[in-house]
Amino acid sequence: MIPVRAEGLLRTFAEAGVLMPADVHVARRLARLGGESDETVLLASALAVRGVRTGSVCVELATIADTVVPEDDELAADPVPEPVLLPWPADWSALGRSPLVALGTDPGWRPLRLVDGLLYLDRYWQQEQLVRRELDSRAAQSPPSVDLTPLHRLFAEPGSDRQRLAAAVAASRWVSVITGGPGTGKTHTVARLLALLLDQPGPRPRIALAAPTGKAAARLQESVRAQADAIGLPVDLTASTLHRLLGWRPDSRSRFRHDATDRLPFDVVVVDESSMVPLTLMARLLDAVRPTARLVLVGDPDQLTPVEAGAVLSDLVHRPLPAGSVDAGATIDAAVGGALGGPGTEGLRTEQLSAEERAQLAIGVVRLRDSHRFGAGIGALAEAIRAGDADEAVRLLAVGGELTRDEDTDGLAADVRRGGADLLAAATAGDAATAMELLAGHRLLCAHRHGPFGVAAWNEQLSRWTRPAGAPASSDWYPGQPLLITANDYDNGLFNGDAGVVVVGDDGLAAAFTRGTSTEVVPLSRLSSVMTAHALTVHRSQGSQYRAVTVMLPPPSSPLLTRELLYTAVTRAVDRVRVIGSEDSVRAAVGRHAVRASGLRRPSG
Ligand SMILES: Nc1ncnc2c1ncn2[C@@H]1O[C@H](COP(=O)(O)OP(=O)(O)OP(=O)(O)O)[C@@H](O)[C@H]1O
Repeated sequence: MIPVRAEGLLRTFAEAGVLMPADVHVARRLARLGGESDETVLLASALAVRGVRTGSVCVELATIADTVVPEDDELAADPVPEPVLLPWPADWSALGRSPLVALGTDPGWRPLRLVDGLLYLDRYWQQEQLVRRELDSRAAQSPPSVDLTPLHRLFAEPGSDRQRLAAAVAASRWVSVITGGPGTGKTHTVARLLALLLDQPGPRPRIALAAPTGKAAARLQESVRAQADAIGLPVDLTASTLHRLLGWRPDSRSRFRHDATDRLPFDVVVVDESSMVPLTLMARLLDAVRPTARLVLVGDPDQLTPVEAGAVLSDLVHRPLPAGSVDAGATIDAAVGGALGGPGTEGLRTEQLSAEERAQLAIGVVRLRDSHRFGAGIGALAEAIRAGDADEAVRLLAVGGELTRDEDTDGLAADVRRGGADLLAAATAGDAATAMELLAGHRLLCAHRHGPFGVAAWNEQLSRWTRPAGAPASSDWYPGQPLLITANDYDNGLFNGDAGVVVVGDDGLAAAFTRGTSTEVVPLSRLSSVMTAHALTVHRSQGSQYRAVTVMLPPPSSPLLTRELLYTAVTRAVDRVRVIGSEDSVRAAVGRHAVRASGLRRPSG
């Protein structure tokens, strides 16, 4: 139990593992500054701080007693009371009288704000308002119309209807969202959208490609360039991180060079891996993109949400149609007609879109469905998890072959030993390219960092299974050891999240990495932020693909076990998925959504 310097409700909730010392500290500080002593207000303040810390933009007071889960990364042995049994206040009306709390859209500044039962730290409410305002105003107008005829040439392959539709929608709106699981052709579609826009008469649009991480930006650039020649795109398009695009200045008070007073000089801004963009960064982006630039958000909203507060992509996909939007029906018909109605086009018609798809189209969202990357089994499992169908997920995992579920780790051990021996052979021979290829063969993914189901323990176990007998115990390194870069390293051209492997180089042990399509070897002494990576957290694995994935599930009671976690883990695999855990754990994961409170899913007031 963590000792806290607090009394009353704050103490009770801290002892139950619901509040951390930092939440209590901030709440007490706010109360002191504002001259507030009401216990209910103090508890609500601490819960608002906790909300942001755990990824929510606000807390919904009416439901918080049922939705709060204690944070328990280590699955602590001490039993704590169920949060729902805690002495939750039945009446939060003291907030309405508190000097700490602004009410509704009241323009005065107070540290907290209560709007329709949602309690915010005011800063996050302001950011949410900015996002809402910018999205609504962009939905109220359309860009000048675009000739969509080239789409038939650009998306000629059978089965490209939804991709063609997504490109048509993105060309016809100031803001659009292209979603879909891994390998559904999101980047393929973006590249063709750019080709379409560049094909139009008039001045050439200025294009920016960006992503939240350096690794994702490098991947986007590489993928767009690989297709450039075939579809007539310039071959020198570059992608950057969102921070770099917005002109991040660590030394400046306003932090970003570009904002509403100095907008980005682009006509099209594409943001890949948008599911990883938190509210604060999305607000900065919308502030800086010109109102007459097309903003295309690309990502998979079913994946784990950002570590920071705000699952904006997921909120945008589930937003109601803003009042004052351009006529939705007409937009759909124009986009569908333009995308699909060309001569000789077969397949999709407006009426073949589901009600959900039509509702999403009205707000500029198109979801691509068919994966070009992984097998049908993994696709079906991902869809069952996404749809919350636990029976189907359990059934598919019992089929064997591409998908398996084990209760023990014997299969994992056998695979890891076999894969480790191959990797060791390639690494010892100094064959960096083969070692990198073998490295992508399998990865163990865990929900937890610590404890019996966590990355730390399993990294040690897998090291024991694979460390060569002759490797000196005094050295941390051995050939075939998988590595992960944990901070951007511009000197070596490596990004946080890049995977590598220890190989025998000309001057002793070195680390191999893939850069673009080639393999490079860097002396181990030149690497500063690096860790062993037999096992990764599912969070860390986002954006990566492996031929086979083993997912280590914790017991059903783990608060980290959610649908988003299992979906993200399963969709990292191309050929094979093994889940280690009980049927109950699978059911618990599929049945539990990661709750991220936000006001963006509510209609604009
Ligand atoms: N309509 C299509 N016809 C043929 N091949 C396609 C089509 N769409 C995509 N592909 C191919 O499928 C693979 C995956 O496409 P792409 O990389 O665009 O998917 P993605 O959704 O961006 O994936 P990720 O989420 O991993 O970034 C690529 O090799 C791409 O060339």
